[in-house]
Amino acid sequence: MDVVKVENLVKRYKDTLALDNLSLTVKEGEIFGILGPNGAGKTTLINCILGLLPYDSGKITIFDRAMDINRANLKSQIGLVPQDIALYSNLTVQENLTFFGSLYNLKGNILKERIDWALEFVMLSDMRNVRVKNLSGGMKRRLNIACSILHKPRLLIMDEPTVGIDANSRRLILDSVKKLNKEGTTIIYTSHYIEEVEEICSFISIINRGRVLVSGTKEKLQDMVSEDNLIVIKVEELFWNVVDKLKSIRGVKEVLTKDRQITITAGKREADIKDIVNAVSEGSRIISMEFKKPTLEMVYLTIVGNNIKEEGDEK
Ligand SMILES: Nc1ncnc2c1ncn2[C@@H]1O[C@H](COP(=O)(O)OP(=O)(O)OP(=O)(O)O)[C@@H](O)[C@H]1O
Repeated sequence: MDVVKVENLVKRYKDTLALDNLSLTVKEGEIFGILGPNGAGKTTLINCILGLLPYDSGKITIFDRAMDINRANLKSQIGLVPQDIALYSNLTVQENLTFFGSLYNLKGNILKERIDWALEFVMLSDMRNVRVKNLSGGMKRRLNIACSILHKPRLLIMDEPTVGIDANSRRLILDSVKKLNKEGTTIIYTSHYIEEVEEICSFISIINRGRVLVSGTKEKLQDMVSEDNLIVIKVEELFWNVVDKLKSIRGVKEVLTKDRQITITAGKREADIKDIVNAVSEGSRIISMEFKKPTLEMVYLTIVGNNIKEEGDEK
């Protein structure tokens, strides 16, 4: 099932074209990563999806139904973790949760249960009576998440939820996102931290200047930019002419050896892996063999590369 379908979305702010015919589809059960530099259009896209911002043209459907600003029944199935922390600093953790829970019409025992569950989820159970102003930045971000999941949304949209926090809170947030997804929530996760998207997202769209540059699983994106295979072979013992032997194979570009490990860079189209395996196994027993892929950061830089236009670049 398509949870969100965005078709040819166009959004202008006066002279700025923030979304330029943008299309994407989020399927049920995905952690859908939207990666892009500052000013790429991520927040604008999210606000349009949520029905918080009118757009110039295009179509948005959520759970197969057209989204518009008045669709309370659709909105009640969506949670938003906004980029800016939205909490009452003079109220305690528990009071904030009670307030946000009441906005979702949660009351009595159900509200109490959900608050306990959400606090446990973000590991803040022992902070419930602390005023928000006395929490660390990371704790505030975690409470922001707890407030957005009280109504157990089917779709959770997280807009850069880990900006400016410590490593411990970041880890807790990433783990809680994965856990929430395992329990059935579809998640849209925007970030410009590439390694976070790489770790948690099952599908990724890289956007810039209001357009989708590429979309796919991490593996698909890696394949798109990688012309070469990086093959790491561990052997029982290195034999004297292994480098020359491998280098004589068509398509092999580089061979490095260290201890009992051989790292081979070979053109995907030219080199035949069988020839490489044969050449190595003639001289020694192969203990293990592994194909390494480029990191998502390499993919991102290759695709967005010089194309990056961040806020203020043209000023
Ligand atoms: N209210 C607004 N009025 C005018 N221009 C805006 C407004 N909001 C965003 N923009 C512009 O639209 C473009 C997309 O901005 P948006 O905030 O959606 O990007 P983003 O990818 O979320 O960036 P960031 O990571 O910095 O939040 C930018 O050029 C931005 O300057």
